[in-house]
Amino acid sequence: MHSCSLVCLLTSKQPNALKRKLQSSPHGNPPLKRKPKPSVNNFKKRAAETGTREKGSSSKRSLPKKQLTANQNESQKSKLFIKTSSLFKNNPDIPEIHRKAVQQVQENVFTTDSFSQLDLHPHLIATISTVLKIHSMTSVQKRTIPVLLQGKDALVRSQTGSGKTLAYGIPLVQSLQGMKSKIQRSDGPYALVLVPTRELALQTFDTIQKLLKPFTWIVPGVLMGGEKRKSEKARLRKGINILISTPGRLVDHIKSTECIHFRRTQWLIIDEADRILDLGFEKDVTVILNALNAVRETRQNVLLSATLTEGVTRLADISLNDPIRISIADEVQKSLKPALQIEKEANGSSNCMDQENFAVPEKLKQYFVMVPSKLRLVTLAAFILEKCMYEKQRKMIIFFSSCEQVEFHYELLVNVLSGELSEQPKRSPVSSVQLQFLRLHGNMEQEERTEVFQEFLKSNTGILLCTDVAARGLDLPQVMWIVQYNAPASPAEYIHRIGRTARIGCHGNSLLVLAPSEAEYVSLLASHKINVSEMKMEKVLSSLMKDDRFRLHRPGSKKSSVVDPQEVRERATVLQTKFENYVHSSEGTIRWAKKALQSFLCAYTAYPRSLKHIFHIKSIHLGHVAKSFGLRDAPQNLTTLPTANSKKKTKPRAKRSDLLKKTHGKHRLAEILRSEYSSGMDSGVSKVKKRKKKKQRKSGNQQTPV
Ligand SMILES: Nc1ncnc2c1ncn2[C@@H]1O[C@H](COP(=O)(O)OP(=O)(O)OP(=O)(O)O)[C@@H](O)[C@H]1O
Repeated sequence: MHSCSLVCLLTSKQPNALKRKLQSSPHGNPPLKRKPKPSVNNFKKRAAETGTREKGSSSKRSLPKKQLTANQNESQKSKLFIKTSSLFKNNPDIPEIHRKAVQQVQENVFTTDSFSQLDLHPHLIATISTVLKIHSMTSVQKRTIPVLLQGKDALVRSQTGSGKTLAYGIPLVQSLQGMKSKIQRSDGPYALVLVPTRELALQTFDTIQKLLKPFTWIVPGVLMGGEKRKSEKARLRKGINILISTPGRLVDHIKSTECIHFRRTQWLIIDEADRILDLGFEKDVTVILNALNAVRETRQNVLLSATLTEGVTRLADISLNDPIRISIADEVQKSLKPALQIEKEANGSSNCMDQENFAVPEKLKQYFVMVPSKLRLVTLAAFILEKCMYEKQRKMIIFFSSCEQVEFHYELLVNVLSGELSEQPKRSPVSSVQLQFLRLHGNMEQEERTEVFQEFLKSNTGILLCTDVAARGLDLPQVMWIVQYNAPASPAEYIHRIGRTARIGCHGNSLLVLAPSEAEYVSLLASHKINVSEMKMEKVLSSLMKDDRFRLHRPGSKKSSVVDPQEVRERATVLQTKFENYVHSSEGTIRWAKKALQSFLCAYTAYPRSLKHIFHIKSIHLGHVAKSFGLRDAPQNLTTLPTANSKKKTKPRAKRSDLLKKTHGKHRLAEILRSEYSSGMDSGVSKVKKRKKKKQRKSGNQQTPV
């Protein structure tokens, strides 16, 4: 069957679609109305209102039978005029990838050595085993704890989920509890722990608090934004001995809270150090280091990450004093290839951390799927259904490149996958399994962010849609799948995202979604010794055969046990149509889809120059990508979206090249990242205020670099 007519038959909200055609401008745009700019919360409300309105207006039961038939005939006729492009036509070819598997860098996570062989306080050893339920050290703990107990600075690299938090947490608590003059709360911070995100700050606080159980006189505290500044000030005034903070929030307090001081700060720990010393945070770190150095000369410093490289450590060297470099992967390499190592040493290239080859957890299976742009959304939906509904591996994290995309896909998937589909007749064997979607990104209110984080942390099920705000450090048990719907901007970020699964020796899987034009990303990963195997898109889509809710009911169609590729395509089209119907159910939802699409394009232009040959905006087919946002046509006026009174101020339509110029540039990446990791001090403040504040901060930030 021709897919155009196939989709015509499927279109249930036909009158609306027809209206859309009749009302649209010559450019095919929706009519411009003076409407307030939609907010995230309004989106849900409006979608709900639209749903109610539609239900009410299409109440067929109240119409006389004759009129009903006439309406249906009318509706059938109008369906024939709807132009819907085919999902499976005019797609680019999917290139064959022939590539030798590379030898991945591996680390031994566990050792058989117990904590009791370290010179630790017996109460601390007891707490580790009874509260944390941990009995033997991991490799990174075995190597790091003695170094830190000797009072040395350290640079620590070990794979994601290998226990780095305790590697610094245990010696920190051991040293503070044993201080000659007992610590008083009012002494203020003895240790400062910097982490890039609020959720990681909370998680770290939780771990440190557990370690401190027997040492009640040492008070930990967290500053992370989102909370009222006043209450944080009050807690600082009372006294915090181990201060855990995001850099931005700490700088805000250094500048505005009189009682904050670092006179006794003897430890500086920077977790996810490559992220914190990376763009965006650099200035904040400078302010913090200046504040610390101004009052004390000596301090023990520790930098940790799964992706600490020589490039980053050069900057770190300024703040470290003759550090010990600990890299677990390098130790494994050394023991495996002594001859090679000797040769490297002879050539003077054996420095720890000189390679950008990062260790990958042993039990992590990594896949990629190559999907033409038009099919991205249905492929993602089919994958979610396959893993979380049919296979019941129900904890999954999906990464997107912008907050708007997270918000949009969340609403879309909630309404179409767990809303509409779960209301279908009971005949399906899987209809009783509910999909639970959650979302996490930097534009959410802190209260909701914390709630979502805690809910996902404790739950055995759930699909978390998020930005890179969840990529670093979070320890979320039982996550079976990591999906990267948009490829990350660097192999290091890839490592951190996939590192949310297969932690501490567990099994896990990851899937990277790539467009055919992005095929070279696979080689890029291979050049960093990262192995990904191909998962075929057709295989993912074939999971739709498991559920008859996607079956096209046409005369003569028979049930068959063999997977018929044509039927898979039909079912994918049924699902795509459900998405499109939802998106086109109101002007508000269309606007949101366009906004999400625009943010996708923005993020796409922000890939670093070194990756432009893989992710170039010119390789994107706007109409095809639009389909993956449930839009039936390519939007023409993305730059004017979604202003309330754009009709009045109508400008000549921006050309595609203009749009690209506007969104292009390195600073966009910094801006996007910045928004993900912001201090949160300014959450809820208008954009204008934010900009003013930024300017003020810039002009006030005159400290000389350390
Ligand atoms: N010695 C140990 N034995 C068993 N489990 C441990 C041990 N040490 C830590 N863990 C657990 O391992 C998990 C991962 O630890 P942690 O979050 O510190 O990893 P990480 O190396 O910092 O990861 P990332 O690089 O992603 O930040 C936590 O749940 C922690 O409780």
